[in-house]
Amino acid sequence: MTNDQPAGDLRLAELSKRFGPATVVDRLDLTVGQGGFFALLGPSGCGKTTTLRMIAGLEEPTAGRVLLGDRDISGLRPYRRPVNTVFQSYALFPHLDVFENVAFGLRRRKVREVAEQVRRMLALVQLDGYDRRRPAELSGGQQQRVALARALVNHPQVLLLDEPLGALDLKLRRQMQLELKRIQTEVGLTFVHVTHDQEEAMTMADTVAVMNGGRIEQSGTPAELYEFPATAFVASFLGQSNLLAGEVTGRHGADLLVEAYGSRFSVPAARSRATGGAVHLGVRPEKLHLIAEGEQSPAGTQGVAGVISDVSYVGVSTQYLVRTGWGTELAAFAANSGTAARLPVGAAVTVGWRPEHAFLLAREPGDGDRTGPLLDEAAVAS
Ligand SMILES: Nc1ncnc2c1ncn2[C@@H]1O[C@H](COP(=O)(O)OP(=O)(O)OP(=O)(O)O)[C@@H](O)[C@H]1O
Repeated sequence: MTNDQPAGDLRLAELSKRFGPATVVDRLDLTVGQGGFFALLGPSGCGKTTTLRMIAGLEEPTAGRVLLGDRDISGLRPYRRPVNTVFQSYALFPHLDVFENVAFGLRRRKVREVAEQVRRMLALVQLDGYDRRRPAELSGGQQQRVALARALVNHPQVLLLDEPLGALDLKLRRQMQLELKRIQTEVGLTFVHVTHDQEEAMTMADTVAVMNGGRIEQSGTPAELYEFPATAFVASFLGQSNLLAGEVTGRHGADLLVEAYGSRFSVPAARSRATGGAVHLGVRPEKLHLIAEGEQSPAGTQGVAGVISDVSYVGVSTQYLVRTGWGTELAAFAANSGTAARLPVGAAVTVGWRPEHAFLLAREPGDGDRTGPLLDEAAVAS
């Protein structure tokens, strides 16, 4: 449905969905700012698509509401909502050419100036000159653009994208990510993009919500989520983290003191999600410095001793695993600046970091270290 009045924010209020005994979306509260590019990120089966389908009206919520600005649209039929969806499968009509695929919704609504609007949309998605081709005569990326043009031509207030790039190969996917971002900026609509690919979410969206088991674990800008994750799940789903099991033992000025590995570390209280007790001390691999034996530790760093157990050269950086005396493996990434010599497997090192680069998360007692290259199981499953 076309709607020319200002959209306002999209709000999900206590939105829940149960299928039989299973609660797949659990009291979701979420606000998507008008004109924002919002990504719902999470592993397979966490409830992303079900959430999107409730926004579109394709699935009825068990409880809760969907609001657009001041309007409660929960009770509206899908075609009455100012919302359009782009699916991973594109869902193009195979017997219609590109022009007619894009024109379809306009013709149904008996809109005038169909040709002009379709051509404008095809120009926007950079498909001028393709109007008379059938979907089968297009590449996957081009089909995706047609699907996008077909959704945008209806002037929705919110565009929902359900893993729209999932069927494309990696290179094309990266290209389309930038393209989608450009288009979103140009049309200024609210985009809600569902993906299990953290890099995709971070590249494209200005706000990312990380979903796990039907609930939102954290939402914020990509940098907020990456720099200061709220939970161990977020820390390991967005990039890689070393999470050391420790206990808060006290406070010194603006720092919390944490005991882990038999040593005491400082972490600024402002970088803590926990007030005391059992914690995970987290540090991103690229924030760790390897200090070779005999080298002076940079001022202000703290660290643990270990031995390099693996070295991988990956172009932009070298990725090390360091086995500590406690049997834990820490991941440390060093940028390949061209001057730093690579350290060999077996070298004794100190793994050091600056206190302000660490963060603290509340930890269930009994939950141990989560370190090294292993992603969270849920992330692997996706
Ligand atoms: N119609 C249905 N009936 C019963 N269970 C369903 C139905 N639709 C989804 N589910 C279940 O709800 C859970 C969430 O599914 P959903 O498709 O929302 O997850 P998702 O995060 O989008 O996963 P993916 O990334 O694999 O698409 C899954 O366990 C799924 O099997």
